[in-house]
Amino acid sequence: MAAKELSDGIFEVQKSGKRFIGTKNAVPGSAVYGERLVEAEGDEYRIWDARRSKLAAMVLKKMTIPIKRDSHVLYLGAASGTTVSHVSDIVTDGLVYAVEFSPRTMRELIQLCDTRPNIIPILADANHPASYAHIVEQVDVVFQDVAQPNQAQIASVNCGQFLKNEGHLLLSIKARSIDTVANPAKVFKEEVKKLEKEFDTKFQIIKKQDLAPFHEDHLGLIAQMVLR
Ligand SMILES: C[S@@+](CC[C@H](N)C(=O)[O-])C[C@H]1O[C@@H](n2cnc3c(N)ncnc32)[C@H](O)[C@@H]1O
Repeated sequence: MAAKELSDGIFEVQKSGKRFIGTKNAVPGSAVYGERLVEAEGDEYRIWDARRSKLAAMVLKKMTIPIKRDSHVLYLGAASGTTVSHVSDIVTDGLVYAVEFSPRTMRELIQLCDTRPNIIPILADANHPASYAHIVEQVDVVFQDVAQPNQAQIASVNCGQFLKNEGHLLLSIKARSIDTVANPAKVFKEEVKKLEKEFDTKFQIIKKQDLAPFHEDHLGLIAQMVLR
């Protein structure tokens, strides 16, 4: 079995002639959400399911993920930590600030933090970044997966407050949360236009990719902050 590093901490693992993506398990022997653990060249990898993670879908859609080993990441819409746990594997010398507003899912996320000290759980509404400004420092990457009607605005205010100059935004845009009936392509175009022009925080779009078939009516977007 072989593992090839695609970008910092993200691996292509081959097993029984099949290829998977995965991250090196920071807590060997322990799965987080029932994912498969596989050994390759003396290390243990957690198989990363693109149907359960927009970030994994972005990797499989050949989007270059700008998260480095020492990145500080602000993750908005952490849920119980499925994807956060993989980001935690990647940022071995960094941190993940994981924001989630549902108390029920936050309880599961807090359990995950018992074994993964590089995750800082924050129970808060991502619409109000000032409410967690005393915890979060300037970050290299903002990742957002919140399924709200004002997704672009939430990304903009959080990047304006926490993202370093020239830092990266990784955004999953869910068309149906913005408009249930409009053509998703039209919704994506309008959201991207907002990010480029409408808010105080301005972005240069680096790559965008429809995340189907892993996630229908979702756009994955990578942008760099150029001005605030
Ligand atoms: C699609 S799920 C996220 C899945 C997660 N990113 C993963 O891959 O494991 C969206 C999450 O965002 C949370 N959420 C939605 N709006 C939010 C807000 N305004 N502030 C914080 N969390 C929010 C929801 O409670 C939900 O857990």
